[in-house]
This record gives sequence, structure tokens and C-alpha cells, in this order.
Amino acid sequence: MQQYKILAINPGSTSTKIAVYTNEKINFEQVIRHSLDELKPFAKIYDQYDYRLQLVEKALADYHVDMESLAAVVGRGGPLKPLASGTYEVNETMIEDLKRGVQTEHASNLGGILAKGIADQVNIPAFIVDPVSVDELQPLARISGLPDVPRRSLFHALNLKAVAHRVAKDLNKNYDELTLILIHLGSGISVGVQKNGKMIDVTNPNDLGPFSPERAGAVPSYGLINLCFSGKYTIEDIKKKLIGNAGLLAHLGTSNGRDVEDRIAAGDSKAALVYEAMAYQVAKEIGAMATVVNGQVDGIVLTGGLAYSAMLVKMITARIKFIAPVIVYPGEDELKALAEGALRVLRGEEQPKVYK
Ligand SMILES: Nc1ncnc2c1ncn2[C@@H]1O[C@H](COP(=O)(O)OP(=O)(O)O)[C@@H](O)[C@H]1O
Ligand SMILES: CCCC(=O)OP(=O)(O)O
Repeated sequence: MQQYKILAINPGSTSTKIAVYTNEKINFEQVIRHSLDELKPFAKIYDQYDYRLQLVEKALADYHVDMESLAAVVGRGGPLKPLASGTYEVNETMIEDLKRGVQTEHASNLGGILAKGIADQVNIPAFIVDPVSVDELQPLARISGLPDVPRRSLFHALNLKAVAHRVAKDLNKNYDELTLILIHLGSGISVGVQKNGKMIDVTNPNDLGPFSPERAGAVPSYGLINLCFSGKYTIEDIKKKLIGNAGLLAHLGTSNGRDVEDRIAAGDSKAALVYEAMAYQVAKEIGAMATVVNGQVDGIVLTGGLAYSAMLVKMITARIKFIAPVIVYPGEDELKALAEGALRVLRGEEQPKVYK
């Protein structure tokens, strides 16, 4: 069997995760952490490019990776223009959109740019897979109460699509025939419903749905308007308040689920209330998504870091198990999902999509 060595890069807000795979087998994985102080000098996400590139190149050198041995480099895709699910070859149009953050600033905008920067050094293709702007919303799901503020499809597409494929395989069912409610329980929380292989409705963890360890989710709009026009905050302050300094962190001073559970075990009633409120909001959103498909749900899938928490999974499950069986796939394997997306193209199983 032909051997393809692939470098996968997943830039997050405080880390850059990299891994090298030979076909489906991992050779090594490294999480490069970035402290707030290290990132402070960079006004925009793209300004971090050289800094992160050097760290990735150093990691490759430390692991003695011969760049000439790579068949492709693949990065997590950012909030590009709304697009279909799949693997895309990184092109100049994409690079321009990633640089300027065409929909919004997000660390994942660096994924495709870093992949291309490294791939070009050895003349191999660079790809992204299932970027956060995968958009398969049905028309009904796009309408909000304000015509000039439509609902947008921005979510943990890479992890949720990969997990949906895993569920189909494990249940021995056809991916396209399953109806699943899929929930990424990470530092942000996405809740979506997938029917016939398409995520027909989903909450953007940065502006809708449940609150999460670091983000506000949907907040009462009147209160938010008053906050915005109080004169106390700039637009950047408000964005940071909603995305990064909200949720568990705002209520409890930590975004770490394990710390919250330790506090609950020690009798902290505020921690218990807030943690249960997060589970309650997740469950409510799952209930809402069940109505999208008239309750005809094959499975509810909990994934992401917080799905390791037996306590949280129990609290959510108690409220939703009447809808459909609950399936738990803790953690995320986005690096593997990236490598697999690149492999499908290298093996000719899938045509790379072209970003326009
Ligand atoms: N065993 C655990 N118990 C409780 N919370 C956990 C556990 N493992 C991870 N978490 C929490 O999961 C969250 C991070 O999830 P993750 O999927 O890694 O995030 P991201 O979406 O940012 O990649 C953090 O709040 C972390 O504290
Ligand atoms: C923009 C939606 C996806 C998302 O929130 O990703 P992160 O949790 O990695 O910021």
C-alpha cells in the first residue's frame, strides 16, 4: 500500500497542535502552548503567522521530520465564506480570505496559511478540511427576527463531521441515512442536527445556544444592548466579554471543568448551580434541535473535552434521554480528522474542492 506522510496543523486560541501521520497511523503529536503574554503583541490573528510558523518548524526539526518526505500539509480551516463540507486545496483566494478574516477573526484562520507556508517550501499540496464555516443550513434555519442579522453556520464542523462518520461506522449504518443531534462540548459548545449527511441547523458557539466554559452563548438581548451602550466598553471589550471571558469563567473564575467539579465535591453550591445551568442549557438546545426533525432522531452524540465528565454527561442525559439514545465520544481528534481528509484526496477517493 502506498505510504503518505502528512503534517496536520490545528491552531487554537492558546495552542498550536501538530501531528505527523503515515497514512492513518500517527508518528507523533505535539501541543505547542502560547501564553497570553506571548500573544499580546499581536493585534490581529494573522500577525501571529511568523511566530507560530517558527514554532512549528522547530517542532518538526526536534522530531527530525524530513520535509521532503511529506506528501501534504493540512490545516484546520477557519471562518471562510460559507461552503460545502469536504477537503479543499489551499489557493490564493482562500489565503486572502483567511488573512483578512472574511467572516470573523479566529485562530483557525491560520491553519490554511501555515499549511501553505510549509507545503510551498517542498512543493507539495496544502489542504484544509471541514472548516468552521461549513454551511448546510436549511432555509428555515437561517431566518432570525432581524432580516439584517441572519443566523449563520459557524461551528465545530471538523470534529462533529468526523464523529458523525465514526458513529455511522460503529453502528454499521449509512452516514447519509442517519439523523443525529451532535454536540461539541469544548471551551465553546456547538449543538447541531444532521440529516441525510447535512447539518441542517446548528448553533454558533460564539453567539447562540448554551453558555460554555468561556463563552456566553445566547444572552438576553435587552441587557446586552444596555451593556454595549453603557459607555464603559469598547466593541473589542464586549467581544472579549462574550467570547473568552464568559460562561464558567465569568461565574466561577475558572473555565476548567475538573476544577469546577472539585469545588462541587467540596460543597461549593454556586459552582453546582452554574455547572448544572450549563448542562440545562445544553439539554434545552438539544430539545430544540429534536423539533427540527419532528423528534425523529437516531442518536444524540456528546463529544469534546467536557464529554469526559461523567457528572456533566449524567446531568445532560437525564433531561434528553427521552428523545433518543445518547452516545458519548469524549475528546476530539481533529488532527486525525485533518489527516484523514487529506488522505482521501491523496488516494483519489475524493476530489479536492476548489475555494472561490
Ligand atoms: N475529565 C474532565 N472533566 C471535566 N472537564 C473536562 C475534562 N476533560 C476536559 N475537560 C474540559 O473540557 C474543556 C475543553 O474541551 P476541548 O474539547 O479540549 O476544548 P476545545 O473545543 O477548545 O478544543 C475544558 O473546559 C476542560 O476543562
Ligand atoms: C467558530 C466556531 C468554532 C469554534 O468556536 O471553535 P473554537 O472552539 O476552536 O474556537
